[in-house]
Amino acid sequence: MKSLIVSATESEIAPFLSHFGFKNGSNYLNGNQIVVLLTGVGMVATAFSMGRILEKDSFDFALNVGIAGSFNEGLSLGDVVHVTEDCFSELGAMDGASFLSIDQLGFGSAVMTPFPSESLDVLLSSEKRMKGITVNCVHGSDEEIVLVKDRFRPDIETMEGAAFFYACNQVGLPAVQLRSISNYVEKRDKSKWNIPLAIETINKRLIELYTAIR
Ligand SMILES: O=C(O)c1cccc(C(=O)CC[C@H]2O[C@@H](n3cnc4c(=O)[nH]cnc43)[C@H](O)[C@@H]2O)c1
Repeated sequence: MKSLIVSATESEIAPFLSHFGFKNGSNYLNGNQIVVLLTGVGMVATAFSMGRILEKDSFDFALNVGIAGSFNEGLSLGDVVHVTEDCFSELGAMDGASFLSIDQLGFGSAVMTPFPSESLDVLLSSEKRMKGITVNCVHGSDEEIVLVKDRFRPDIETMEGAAFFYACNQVGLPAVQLRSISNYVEKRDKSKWNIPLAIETINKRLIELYTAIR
């Protein structure tokens, strides 16, 4: 089995890397090859890094891990969620006060649904399945949050997820996105974020998954 683990920053997967003694790049565990790809934050960095690696290499599945903001008040900080659908929520045009999606403009689809991964999906039955949006600019004003919730009904928000799914879908690669909640999407107040807790829980789950994969 050969898998690709994609994270925006090293700090988001540092405990997983040190647990198995992995580094950025190619690693081995129980005869399986695990390639770690640190992309940098955001859709452009993710798309470029994914395009570059997928042009020369192939994998059984790809896994995008990291932290996320939650719109869903039923989620607690530190909860790990399985993002089964993501969306380029900013891609489109404003028509006065109305937003026209890329779909409505006739240029493709903003919604990204990954190809399922047979080996990983069976291990993820305990995770809540959630709908994500992917943004260039983290939401931090009440007015914008009301609009985006009404438009897309998202559970969570990241800066990479839809770009990751897009790249995987382009080459038919099964893909999974796992995120842990570091903050609620609300009027910006960084003192309420709990990044250390989110990093702890996502890494604990990642270590469990890679211990279970034989
Ligand atoms: O300090 C800041 O202003 C700040 C803004 C955005 C992200 C960060 C990070 O430290 C994490 C980078 C990483 O986290 C994801 N993330 C986490 N929370 C959110 C959110 O509410 N909305 C969108 N993305 C979020 C994101 O995928 C970044 O790659 C610090």
